[in-house]
Amino acid sequence: MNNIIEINNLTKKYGKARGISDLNFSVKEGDMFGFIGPNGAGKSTTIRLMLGLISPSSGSISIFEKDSKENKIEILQRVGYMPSEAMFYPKMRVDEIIDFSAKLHNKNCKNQSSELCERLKVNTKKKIEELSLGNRKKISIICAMQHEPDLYIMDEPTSGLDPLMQKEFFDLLLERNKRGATVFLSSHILSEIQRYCKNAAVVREGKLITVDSVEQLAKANAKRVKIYGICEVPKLDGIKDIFQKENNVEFLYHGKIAALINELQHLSIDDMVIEEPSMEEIFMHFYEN
Ligand SMILES: Nc1ncnc2c1ncn2[C@@H]1O[C@H](COP(=O)(O)OP(=O)(O)OP(=O)(O)O)[C@@H](O)[C@H]1O
Repeated sequence: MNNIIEINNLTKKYGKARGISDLNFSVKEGDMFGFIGPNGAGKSTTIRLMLGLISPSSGSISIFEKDSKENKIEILQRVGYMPSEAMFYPKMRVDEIIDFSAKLHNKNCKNQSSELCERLKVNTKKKIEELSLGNRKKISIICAMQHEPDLYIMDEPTSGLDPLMQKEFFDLLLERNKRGATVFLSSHILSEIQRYCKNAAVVREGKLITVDSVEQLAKANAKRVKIYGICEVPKLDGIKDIFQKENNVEFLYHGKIAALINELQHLSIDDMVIEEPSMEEIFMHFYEN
């Protein structure tokens, strides 16, 4: 598979302030790729650089195997971008915005836009200023999808959408991914990255922390352990996020299970459950430092 996105030694400084620093990663054709990081990590900066909205201080990006600076217009015709803020001209009607966006792609998108409006339950005759945040986000989705791009770049797409619409949004994205499109999804919501993405990169304070398959990232050798019959915590390294109750104790454990069992054999436990933690827990406790 070709690399649809390739980011090489990418650095962006805002004056003296840090944007991102020396990022390197790539996204393969047909991937659903998650881009994860806390506030201010550099996710939107990376996306704006990919789209040529801002210029890098150093480094390069290639999209569809073409330099993103030299082939910006050609690249943007094949990209569907959904920004994190759903901002439009407030006095325009929804159908006018959707037509305007289609014209920017020089494409007749009528069939696609009608289907999207129906599935996302959008009233096209309303003015933007009359819409809630969630309804404005739906317009962003339509503008990013109606021209059936080869690459979807979505920046915090589901914030503001209700659960039914989130599901509809991911159904749409998965359908297009199945037809061959590549998806780059920036999100704080780790459960949606875990559920829908194949691979992911983690950024923090402008730097790349790790890139791996979501399956591998979610493993991280950590387990959620619940022990019944005792309330003391085993004396072992790698134990975090402890909840103690009268007759049971629960924690995240990052280490060898044999070492845990060895430690527990001296205690009079009634029962024990060892399960996979959610990605949310792993990131909270193991990637934060
Ligand atoms: N226009 C700007 N001028 C100066 N600094 C900026 C500018 N835009 C972003 N930054 C800084 O660059 C860093 C990365 O910001 P960015 O918006 O890319 O993060 P993010 O991961 O998208 O965060 P969030 O999840 O909160 O949207 C932050 O330290 C931010 O303060």
